Amino acid sequence: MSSSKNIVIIPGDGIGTEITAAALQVAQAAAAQSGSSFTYETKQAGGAAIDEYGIPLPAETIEACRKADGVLLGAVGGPQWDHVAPELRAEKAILGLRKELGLYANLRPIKVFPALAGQSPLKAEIVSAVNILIVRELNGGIYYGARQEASVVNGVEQACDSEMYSRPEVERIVRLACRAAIGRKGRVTSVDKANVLATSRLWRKVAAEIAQDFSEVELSHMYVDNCAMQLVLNPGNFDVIVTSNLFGDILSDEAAVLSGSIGLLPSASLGDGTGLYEPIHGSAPDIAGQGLANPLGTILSAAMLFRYSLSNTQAAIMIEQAVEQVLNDGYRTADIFQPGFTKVSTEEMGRQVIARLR
Ligand SMILES: NC(=O)C1=CN([C@@H]2O[C@H](COP(=O)(O)OP(=O)(O)OC[C@H]3O[C@@H](n4cnc5c(N)ncnc54)[C@H](O)[C@@H]3O)[C@@H](O)[C@H]2O)C=CC1
Ligand SMILES: CC(C)CC(=O)C(=O)O
Ligand SMILES: [Mg+2]
Repeated sequence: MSSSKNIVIIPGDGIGTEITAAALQVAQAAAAQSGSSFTYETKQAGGAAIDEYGIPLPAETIEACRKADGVLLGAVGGPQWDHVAPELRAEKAILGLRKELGLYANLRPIKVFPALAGQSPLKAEIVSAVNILIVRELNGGIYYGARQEASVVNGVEQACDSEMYSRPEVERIVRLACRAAIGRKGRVTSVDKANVLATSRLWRKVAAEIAQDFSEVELSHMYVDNCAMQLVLNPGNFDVIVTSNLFGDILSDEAAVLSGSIGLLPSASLGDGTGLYEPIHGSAPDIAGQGLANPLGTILSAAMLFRYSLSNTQAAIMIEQAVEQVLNDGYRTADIFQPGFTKVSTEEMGRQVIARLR
């Protein structure tokens, strides 16, 4: 990474401030140790932006993200902003940024750290085989479809959300998933609900067509309800999962259980411009401000930022190895703590990772 790289940090709400602070320090240390540096600016989005600007996604945040080499985001949202109008909700910030930056692919790698395999609710031999990449479509589907807020029609209160997918949207995400499978096990599971949904039937047809361009990739199709079960029954059977915005959101939170905590999982959102990196979880208002949050998912998101947006694979590997070492050495935040291990705060976990960067 050259010294001219600039990133935007968006702490967001709840635990966002704590986890991005820890991840930023790790990123700065990893950059320095790999002989580089970066500049950064902090911008607001979500509830924090509602408080300061009256809107969840200020234009200056979007502009700064567009110009940056990468964005590291904590999480947005929380009960203190639940009273605002639906179009002003804090969550609109993340949906808006994904759209504004054209981030159509959300990569969510699910792995199990050897040090935590024994702690999983599933048998260690089952979770040890887990190495899944969830490729979630991020710019379409029901999160962006036409919406009718609740209103009374013919005396009955009703609301409506709609899902739409176009051929090009499915083509680009399936193509990306197939490319990602090359160099892995070469297997792509396309997850849909084609027995019911028209969008899924289009998805399945297009996925089958695109996969024909990839002779080294084996494509299979699975209904989302079965996938939810297979993820806990035979998670080692999956390699790459490609699916819609909604299904990918839900399945990745479920898959987080395999790794031991949702606080461990990173993500990269990629498109044609600036990449955005964030843990897969939300703002966890229930534990905010207490030093209880696990920062490792955000720290590993910073590793993905180095790899995909800052061309610094050395720093990425350094961070990933340090995280593994910290867990091997027995350090645990509250969410993954068990008797016999060393309990640490969010901040201390970050320091322990920095101490192992080499
Ligand atoms: N990308 C984003 O900005 C996202 C924002 N949200 C928003 O976050 C808020 C809270 O949503 P929830 O449904 O509670 O989901 P959540 O992911 O924030 O929390 C779910 C559970 O996981 C725990 N958890 C989450 N991250 C953790 C971490 N790093 N360390 C330890 N424990 C952790 C929480 O304490 C909670 O018990 C809502 O406003 C929601 O809309 C939710 C998901 C994504
Ligand atoms: C807050 C939502 C808009 C998104 C979400 O839950 C996610 O991206 O994981
Ligand atoms: Mg989610």
